[in-house]
Parts: sequence; C-alpha cells; structure tokens
Amino acid sequence: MAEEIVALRWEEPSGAGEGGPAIVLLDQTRLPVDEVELVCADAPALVRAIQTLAVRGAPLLGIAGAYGVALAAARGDDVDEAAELLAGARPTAVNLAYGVRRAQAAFHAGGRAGGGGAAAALAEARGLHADDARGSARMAEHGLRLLGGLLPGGGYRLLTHCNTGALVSGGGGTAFAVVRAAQRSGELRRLWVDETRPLLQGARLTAYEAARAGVPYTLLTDNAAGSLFASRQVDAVILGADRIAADGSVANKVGTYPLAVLARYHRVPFLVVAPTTTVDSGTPDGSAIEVEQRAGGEVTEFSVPHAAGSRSAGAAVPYAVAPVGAEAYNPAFDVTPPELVTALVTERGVVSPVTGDALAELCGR
Ligand SMILES: CSC[C@@H](O)[C@@H](O)C(=O)COP(=O)(O)O
Repeated sequence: MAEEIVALRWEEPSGAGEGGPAIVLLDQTRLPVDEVELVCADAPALVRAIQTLAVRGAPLLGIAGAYGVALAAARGDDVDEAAELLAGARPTAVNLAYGVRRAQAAFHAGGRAGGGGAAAALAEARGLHADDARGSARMAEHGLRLLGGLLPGGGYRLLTHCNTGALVSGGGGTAFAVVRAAQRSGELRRLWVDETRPLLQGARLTAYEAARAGVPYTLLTDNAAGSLFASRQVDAVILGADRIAADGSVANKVGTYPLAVLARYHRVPFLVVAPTTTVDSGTPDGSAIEVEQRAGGEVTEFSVPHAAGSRSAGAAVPYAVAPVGAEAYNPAFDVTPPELVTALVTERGVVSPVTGDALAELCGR
C-alpha cells in the first residue's frame, strides 16, 4: 500500500550549523508528475507558496498559516507583520486567517506568560494540525452514516469537485475522507472526478489521491457533469468548502454552484463536508464572501511540465490556448446558497437543512 500523503511538516534543524526550522510542503503545483518538497524557511516564502497553490485547500491553509506564524516567531521576525502577510495571502478560505490568528494570539499570550511566545505559537500550530486530523476522521464517520441513510441501496456513485483529501488536511481530508470511508465499507461503486478547470485540482490531485488509495475513479471534464446526471449515473455530489457564511452559504471551488443546481434539478443529494473552522460567523451571508479573482493567464494558457518522459525537469512552460491578449474571467470560487445544500457534514455532526440557526447551534455561537 502507498505511504500516507504528508502535505506539510515542520522541520527542526538536524544539528548545529544547520540553519533554523522550516516548513516543508509537498509541492502541489508539481503533482502528479513530480513528488517534490518545497522548503519554506521564512514567512514570505510561505506566502509565495500559498499564492502559487503549492500549498492549498482550506484546512491545510489554516495549518500552514499557523506554522507560518510559528516560523516567524522562531526566527525572531516581526510576528505581527508576518501574520498580516500570511492572513492576506488568499482571501476566500477563512481557515487561513483563522489559523494565523490562533497562532498569533498564542504567541502574544505565551510571551506575556513568560513561557516563550515562539514555543506557544508552535504548540498552537501543532494542536491545530492534530485537531484537523482528528476532525477528518470524525467527518468520515458522520459522512458515511449519512450516505447510508440517504442511499440505502448502497453501491454509491459519487461525484466530487476540486480536491479534498490528504492534500488539504492534517489527516484524510474532508469530502475525500468520506469517499475513503465508503470505499472501506465496500459501498463505493465509483468516484466521478471533475477535472476542475482552470488549475485542474481534480485531474492532478484528486485523481492522484484516488489512484494511490485504490479508489475506483473516472475523470471527466467539468462540463461533462450534466450528461452524467441526465443519464442517472450520479447518486450524490460530495465536496468541500472554503468558507461557510453564517446563513449557510457555501463558497467553494468555482464550478460548485452549477453542480448544486444540477443536483437539485435531478433530485440528487448535494453534500458539503467541512470542519467547523470553515464556518465563519463573521460573514453574514454569501454576498459578503470575498471571492478571489485570479490571473487570466490561468484560463488562457496551460502550464505544461517542461520535458519529455515520465518526470518533468521542474519548470513549467505556458502553452497558449487563446489568442494573445484574450481577456479572461477567472474567479477561483463560487457561492452556493444554503437551500441547494442537502446536508453539511462537520466533525461535530451533520446539519440538515443548513440554516443559520442550526449552524450557530452546532458551532456553539
Ligand atoms: C477541503 S478543501 C475544500 C476546498 O478548499 C476545495 O474544494 C477548494 O476549493 C480548494 O481551492 P484551492 O484554490 O485549490 O485552494
């Protein structure tokens, strides 16, 4: 069996003269062709890794942000300045700012208590990391039970979008952790994997994780999903979230909202799996969620690994797929209203229907 994926780890210097600690990432821009690590020795390097999507996915961004603060503290850098940079690196996934602020608060509290702010920030990051792994396991249990209730015939054919597995988490992930649980239970017939244009997180990352885990999967272009529904080959849609507003609106990878509309039309359950750290009581509704707009080049060009053969030479070469100067609309996320969500699966349990009151009760606010 393939080794577990470790998307991020904290590395201490191995001996004298070895420099300081670092955050080591599995570089997701290079998957699935190359499995290479990216070492971030300071907060600005981590900010670049976040912006280029070398590290990505809501829960993992929270973990990365917390370790980034711990790294700045360990180096003796200005922790508040690093925290601002990190928290603002990407705007939509609320977990990023959440992780940063938690480690920043621990740093200040640790300093005041005399125990050492840097140690406190690192302990907080480690705690968040471990909590996320435990949360993944809980979401998998709750999600599997929910599937059993919704689809009593078993033999699930699940459609997913973007990437929600070990590459976004300290554990098995969110929606993909439920898929793995279904596979282990013997009830998963097929995972349909949207390629997820423009950056192909489905094709590059979810297919990679599914192949490693022996999950039976089939890849499709995003715009082929409608024909799958029409031919009754989808039993449920299952995917993650980057931010859930207080009213239950779900921001997730662009292309999620059309799937929710399709699912409603075809009377197929639409399931969102996310930790409660993704629920943001400070964002009242979907219209208040800031949706990241990314460079048009991600739409007008493909990045092709540079070199023939099974392993790339590292660099990616942009390959134009549109006329020079073409304008592109490239929101990274879209927002699905709560009335289209059949259920939200969290580590604390399932919310269905998804309402502001139910979320407030679940999150204890
Ligand atoms: C559990 S991950 C849920 C979301 O973070 C995921 O679906 C997603 O939209 C990630 O977007 P990305 O732009 O790749 O960071």
